[in-house]
Amino acid sequence: MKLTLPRLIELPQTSYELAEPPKPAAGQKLSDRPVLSLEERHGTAPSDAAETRRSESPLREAVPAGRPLFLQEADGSWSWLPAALSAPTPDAASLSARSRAAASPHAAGNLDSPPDSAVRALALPNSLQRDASPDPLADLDGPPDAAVPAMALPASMRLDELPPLPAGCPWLLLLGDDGEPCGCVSAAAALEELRQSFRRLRAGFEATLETVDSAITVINADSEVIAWTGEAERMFGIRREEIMGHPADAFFQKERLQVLRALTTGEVLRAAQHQPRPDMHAVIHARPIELGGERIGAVAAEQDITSQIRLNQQLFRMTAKMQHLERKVERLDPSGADPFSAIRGGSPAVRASVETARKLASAKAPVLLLGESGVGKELYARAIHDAGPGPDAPFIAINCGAISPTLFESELFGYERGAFSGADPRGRKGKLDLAAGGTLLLDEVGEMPLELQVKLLRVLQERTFYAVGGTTLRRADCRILAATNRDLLAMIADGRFREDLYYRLSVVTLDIPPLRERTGDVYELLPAFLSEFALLYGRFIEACPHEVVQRLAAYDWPGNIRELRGAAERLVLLATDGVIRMEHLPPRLLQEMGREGTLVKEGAPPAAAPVRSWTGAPPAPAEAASGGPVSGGPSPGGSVSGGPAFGGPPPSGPAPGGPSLGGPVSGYGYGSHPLPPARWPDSPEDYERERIRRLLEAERGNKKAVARQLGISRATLYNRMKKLGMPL
Ligand SMILES: Nc1ncnc2c1ncn2[C@@H]1O[C@H](COP(=O)(O)OP(=O)(O)OP(=O)(O)O)[C@@H](O)[C@H]1O
Repeated sequence: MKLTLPRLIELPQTSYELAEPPKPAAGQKLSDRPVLSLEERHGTAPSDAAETRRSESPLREAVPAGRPLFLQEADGSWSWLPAALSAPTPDAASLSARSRAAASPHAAGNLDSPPDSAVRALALPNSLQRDASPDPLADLDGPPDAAVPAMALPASMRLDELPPLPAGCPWLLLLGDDGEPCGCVSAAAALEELRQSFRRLRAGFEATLETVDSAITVINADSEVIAWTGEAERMFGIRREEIMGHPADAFFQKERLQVLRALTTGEVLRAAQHQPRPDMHAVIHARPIELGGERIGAVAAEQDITSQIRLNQQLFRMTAKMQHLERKVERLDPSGADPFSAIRGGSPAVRASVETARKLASAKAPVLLLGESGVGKELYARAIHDAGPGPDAPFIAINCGAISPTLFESELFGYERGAFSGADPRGRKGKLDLAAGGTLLLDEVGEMPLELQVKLLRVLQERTFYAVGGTTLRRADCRILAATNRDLLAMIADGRFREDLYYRLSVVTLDIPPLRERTGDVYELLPAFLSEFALLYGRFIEACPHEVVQRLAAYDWPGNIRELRGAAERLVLLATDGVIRMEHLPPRLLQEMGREGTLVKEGAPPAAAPVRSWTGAPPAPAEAASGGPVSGGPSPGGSVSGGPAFGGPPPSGPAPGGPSLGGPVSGYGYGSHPLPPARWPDSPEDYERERIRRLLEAERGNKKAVARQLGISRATLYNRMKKLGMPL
């Protein structure tokens, strides 16, 4: 707010040019010096300049008593001659005595000898007396003895820019845009104006606080509450008169007071979610108040978002219901759904591979799916299967790398009763039998033992096989798809893979490109995965900042889409306040970023902002997720846990900036399975255990479905669960 200094008095009514004073002759006393020439510039001239020159006190006569008199030096500086005011009926003798006593040529009070160097004198009009300010000299301890440096300020100066006034100068000279004096104001009047401005400002401030629909708390440097709005009264049930002027921590738990944290650490918190009371959800912002580099207080603003959260919960339930129904409808009428819709990515490479896969769906020929780990080979295989045989046809996947060579044959071909010791006495069907009428996917086919490769070749050629220990020839009535991330031709050259099997399997090959060759797909895959996990964990993800998306798009993705999916899951789990932050990214991404700095890949949309380089260590999961919902209710000693920015997750880094990934990740309010941050694991094993546990819960114990979600085989899932000490 710009508050212009008031021009209480317009200048100049009378202005005088002071002639160069003649030097006193030798032996001449100061008081005997010839008087100065006074030349009128404005207003009425002294009646007779020559007479004035001869008069004993021309300046005093020319300048009516009681007016402030400003003198300007040759260097442009101003001083104020208080004696012009001080002695309406001056005692010439005493003035002279004082002036003689004063060493300065500016000896004040001596109107007989104005300063030698002054080039201009400005006298203020009598109307000055109407100024409500008191007599400017009244506050001085007796008449001053010297001209006082006067403050000359631009008339347009803001009141809050007012510099400290020189001691003993109760007047401020105001200068217009041209640098010429245009008025003056007494210090007392300026103070009054400041007081009024402050009152106006405070009225505006209080009205603003009440207009904003938030519970606002302001504390001073001593952590005393200096502002407490009506909404704060409503949210926390504490009346203004009870809390104002008291330390905030007398009412709330100190360690949960975000406003106090902002004061002590200078942290800025933006849009963090928390629960000030068990029945209430709020979004909180907090920041320190700084003045001249000093922290003088802090402010917190909280908004009650309980109704939005409730709506989100409803939306979440409806979405879950809708998805459930969609799946049911798809099962009843599979013709309606596109089996390839699960394969996301608009890059030409993905579109081309999907088109090829579509063409292959109707035939029964083997297909060899090639691509790095996690590119989606199994997803493609499933889509090819779904687009082929009927809805009830089985899809059986076997991970050739995860089964020990001794068990492999019985896994693939099954075994007859009593085939070997330790076997199920009733015998067991192999994967080829289980896949009858459907599809068998031989995942990681490059890992298949050589001796089994011969047997598989026979199956492919003759479509028949024997179960282990069996004598009856069985029909292999399934489509065989194979997938590998190995270079099979190199393996053939090394004698580790049979050439004849290779040519049998690769009647058609489908190359699936790695994610780093189609980074544009990250922009499509990421929101889809964030949505999926937000729904799974019942989290509301407000936004994914652009810099996070950019970092993800710039990463090399050795683990491809499986790794991206895992990163998205981590982001959802760590963004306890609904905001994804840079430090929520997996450490390897941050480390690589530290090494590489900014990196934007081909295929990524143009960046709105450069990726910030990161050198700090990422927080431990436990650290990043501490805080969270606040338990309400009074605490011992009458304080309440959960207050203005009271609690809520501590900010784990600077607020994200820049555009977000299309705003809220749709419809995932607090769902029925919120992950309490307190239970956030602090080791990778705990994390994996918790992840599997949650998926099992979501899939009602269906391990096949969980394995699919994790992108691993059921056998691998069992292995992992066993290693993690989980009940099987
Ligand atoms: N284009 C895609 N769109 C959506 N999800 C995908 C896509 N590609 C892969 N995924 C997901 O990534 C994960 C890994 O995919 P998948 O298991 O099919 O990869 P893979 O190539 O078979 O891996 P591996 O070689 O390790 O067996 C799965 O969760 C899968 O759903």
